[in-house]
Amino acid sequence: MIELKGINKTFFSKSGKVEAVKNVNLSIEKGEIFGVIGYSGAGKSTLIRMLNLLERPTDGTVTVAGNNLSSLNEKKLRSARQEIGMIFQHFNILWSRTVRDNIAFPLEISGISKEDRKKRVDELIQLVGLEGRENAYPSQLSGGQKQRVGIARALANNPKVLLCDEATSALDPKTTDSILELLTEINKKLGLTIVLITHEMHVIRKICHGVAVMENGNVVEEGSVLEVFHHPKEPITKDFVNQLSEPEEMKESIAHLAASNDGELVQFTFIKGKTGSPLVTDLIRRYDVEVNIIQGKISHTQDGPYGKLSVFIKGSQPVIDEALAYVRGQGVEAEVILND
Ligand SMILES: Nc1ncnc2c1ncn2[C@@H]1O[C@H](COP(=O)(O)OP(=O)(O)OP(=O)(O)O)[C@@H](O)[C@H]1O
Repeated sequence: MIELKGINKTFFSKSGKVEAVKNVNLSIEKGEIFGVIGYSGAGKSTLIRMLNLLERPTDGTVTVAGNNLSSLNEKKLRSARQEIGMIFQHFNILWSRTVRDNIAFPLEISGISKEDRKKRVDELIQLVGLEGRENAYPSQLSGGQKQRVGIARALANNPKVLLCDEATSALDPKTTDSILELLTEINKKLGLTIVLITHEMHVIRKICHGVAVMENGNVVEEGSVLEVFHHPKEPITKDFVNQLSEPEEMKESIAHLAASNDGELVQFTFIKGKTGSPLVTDLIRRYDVEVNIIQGKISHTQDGPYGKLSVFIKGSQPVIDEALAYVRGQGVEAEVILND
């Protein structure tokens, strides 16, 4: 659905030349929710803005729904852009118009008749869950409701692709989750391809199928969310993945417990279907070991569960080795982090 080939973007400003995006090649499938994650200044906004040519690449081609956008004249580009909706961190809605009139706005521009507009706006209001708020003004809406208006507007002309530029960054965690759930629902219901940029791994974990990690203008790592979570290669990716599984207080409590426990500290990593507790029960039953659970967290991704469990295992070394071989034989990774 989306193909980026050899994309570079260089800005020339008073303070000099900035290579914001460097030689990016990406392929995003139809119906996929694809996330781009990176810290501030990594080049994410510039990259997503090139997907609808709000920003023109210095080099390379952008193909969306079969259209090579970089080769189109302004008129053809305008019609190709109808296939691409976009939502923003600060909602981009019209403050002097009601919810209904905000959503109708892109339909007016496309020359849709009044009667058809009303029908379409009603459908969209229902789709994004804004029933009862049709006549409210943006200033009377919560942040989550404003973003729902943004989403309805972006979907008004039935695009094939929805671009989300930090769409949940201005929202509190609970509202963030409700907007992410709405995006997942829309993706499933409409088969819409969604590309989002974020600096929060939680967003990637919760709704994306695929992810690209950006650093200094480069895509440094890319793959399915489970694969990248399971085997992060680059230091920056490891940092992002650890944000989810190892909050600071957990690290401290492990250090504290390590000082007062003997045995081997082992981290089990579960992926796709396997979960922690049956395995621990199994270990205690089969082997003469003591297993002391330190911390565990199972997260759910779009493609299945992913989780880590840290345990102290006490016993004789040969039995521990045998027990760990058994764990690995169950398709669970077992990494010895510390032994006394
Ligand atoms: N119009 C512009 N002119 C000059 N430099 C720019 C312009 N737009 C972006 N840049 C620079 O390009 C680099 C990448 O910026 P970009 O906004 O794409 O990063 P980002 O990952 O989206 O970060 P943030 O989340 O802070 O927006 C930065 O160094 C930024 O200063």
